[in-house]
Amino acid sequence: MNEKIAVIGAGLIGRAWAIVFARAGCSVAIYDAVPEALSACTKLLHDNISDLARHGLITETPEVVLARIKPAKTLAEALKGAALVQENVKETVEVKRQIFAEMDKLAEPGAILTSSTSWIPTSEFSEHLPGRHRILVAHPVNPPYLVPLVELAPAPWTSEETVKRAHDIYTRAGQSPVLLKKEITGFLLNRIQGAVLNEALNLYENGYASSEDLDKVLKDGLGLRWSFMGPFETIDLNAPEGVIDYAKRYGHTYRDVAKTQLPNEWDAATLKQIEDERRKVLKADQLEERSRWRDNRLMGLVVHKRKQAV
Ligand SMILES: NC(=O)C1=CN([C@@H]2O[C@H](COP(=O)(O)OP(=O)(O)OC[C@H]3O[C@@H](n4cnc5c(N)ncnc54)[C@H](O)[C@@H]3O)[C@@H](O)[C@H]2O)C=CC1
Ligand SMILES: O=C(O)[C@@H](O)C(=O)[C@H](O)[C@@H](O)CO
Repeated sequence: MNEKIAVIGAGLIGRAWAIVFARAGCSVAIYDAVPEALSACTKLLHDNISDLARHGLITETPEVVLARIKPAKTLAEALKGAALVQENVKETVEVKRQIFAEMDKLAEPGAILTSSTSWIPTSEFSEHLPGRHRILVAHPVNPPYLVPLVELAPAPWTSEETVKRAHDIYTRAGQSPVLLKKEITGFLLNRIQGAVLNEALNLYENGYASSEDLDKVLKDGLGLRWSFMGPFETIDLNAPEGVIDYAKRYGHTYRDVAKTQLPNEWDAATLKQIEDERRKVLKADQLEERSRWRDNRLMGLVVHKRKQAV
């Protein structure tokens, strides 16, 4: 790839996006409103890129990939010449509206402007902008240089050409784009992730299992299958004659159980209990080290999946 990409916001996800695009050959300009965030970037980027190299997940040296990522002193400098702008700033609609208004004024006329937002529909921050046709959500999963899914969630006024070009750029950058056909808060992944979290909190709060065992249900159960199959392929293979057979056998039970699966309030006391249990197994100052452990485990999984795909 030879496009220039602008990454706005050099936090956890912005840095990860910079790796995705630099690894694909793009020149990347990264900007952050907080200079310290930008200066902290290089070391963090080098660590992540070196881990990828150690697992054979980049074909060039870390130095070559890192050299493509250049800090920008101003937003305008980052946006100059960029074909696509990936926004990764604070998750509030007010900040998204403000940054997209600024970027729409400063970005190249033909540039696509995308947001990494986890929940906020495009129409909530693009409606009144002159360039609203070129704006859409491109929601990643953390870390996008390992988990390739990116959810493209256009507003009704995002042009088809923008969506097509965005889909092409993310695909060529090694990502796996999915397209939302209409807007919904939280898109696909976080709504599904939320449903799982909601039920896990309910079961924990009502004393059915420990937080450790509920984690095991995913990591030693559903998560194993879901690492290479989605929910519909899973049920298609869980009954001798496929999906309809599965539905005949278990659909009525899922419907009855669903009536007992109530929204969880994310009660502070419950969350404090879970946090305390987590701190017993992982000290707060070990979160960053454990995140690198997670990424290294993910790298091993990605390498394995690539070998399986061959
Ligand atoms: N953390 C995660 O796992 C994921 C986060 N996201 C989304 O990505 C976005 C960023 O999240 P994180 O990277 O986790 O946050 P973060 O807090 O690590 O980074 C945000 C960065 O944006 C900078 N910033 C804030 N306002 C700015 C402005 N006006 N101009 C330039 N820089 C500005 C901050 O200084 C900070 O460095 C959010 O919308 C979040 O919902 C999406 C997927 C996963
Ligand atoms: O889980 C992820 O990586 C993404 O779905 C995210 O958007 C955030 O981490 C999300 O869970 C927080 O809302």
